[in-house]
Amino acid sequence: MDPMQDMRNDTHKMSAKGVDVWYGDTHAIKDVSVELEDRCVTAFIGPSGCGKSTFLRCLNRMNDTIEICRVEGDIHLDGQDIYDRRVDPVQLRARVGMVFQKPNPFPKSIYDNVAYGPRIHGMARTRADLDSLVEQSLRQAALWDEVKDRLAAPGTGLSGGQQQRLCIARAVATQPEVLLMDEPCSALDPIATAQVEELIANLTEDFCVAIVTHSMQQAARVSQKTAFFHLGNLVEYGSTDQIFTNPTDKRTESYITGRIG
Ligand SMILES: Nc1ncnc2c1ncn2[C@@H]1O[C@H](COP(=O)(O)OP(=O)(O)OP(=O)(O)O)[C@@H](O)[C@H]1O
Repeated sequence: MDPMQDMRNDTHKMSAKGVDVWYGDTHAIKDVSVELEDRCVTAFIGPSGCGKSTFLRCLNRMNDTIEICRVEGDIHLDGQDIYDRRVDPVQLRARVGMVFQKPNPFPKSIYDNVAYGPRIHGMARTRADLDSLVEQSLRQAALWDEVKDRLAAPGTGLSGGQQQRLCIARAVATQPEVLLMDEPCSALDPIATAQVEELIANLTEDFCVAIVTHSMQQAARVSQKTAFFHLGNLVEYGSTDQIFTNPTDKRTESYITGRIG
């Protein structure tokens, strides 16, 4: 049986329990437990080096690619242990997609960037199927109207903001359930940032989204839940409103009022 098919009716899309991460001797994540709700944006905030990106990368096993990195604890997707030996990380990453800080389209056409994942996962039986998946993904990424007449043009020829939306289209094309975003707007200008933020708000209709951001304003604008990390610890997790208006921990309060970070 494919272990990823072993679904259970969990109220949370993903859950982490007692997660520790080391890079060699550096203890980057310390006993972190958190649950990510479906159809919700969860923001990971905290000072530089607190482990936000490390923890995000645990959620689709991107840290597997870093030799000195060791992950312990349990991380479940729909009740299934994603670190189970039988789980293929490539299949997992089709279900838990990722968008990076810097837009990184492949040196291929706009169409082929989006079609890449569906092709390697055999998701479209006919060219018409693939065409409609590409269109749907570009629409979900709020890019279709801008590129529909030039799908054969190189993805690298788009503006930075369009490239990032193309990368989001590429990520959603495999029809993932979870989208991880690691500072997706940090390389974008304010207008492109606003477009991507609006897009993130719309993505919650279909996905569970986790976003690392340095911008507290962005976390407040796009997320419903916020997790505050400090020195590898998850200090506080709750509704974004509560974290920003009535934090329970002094460290969270210091961070959001600008005293640490
Ligand atoms: N590839 C790596 N090799 C060794 N140490 C690493 C690696 N990546 C991260 N670290 C260390 O792990 C800790 C957490 O880093 P991480 O990048 O997860 O933090 P962050 O909160 O995302 O930081 P930033 O906001 O600056 O991006 C830091 O001490 C960092 O130096």
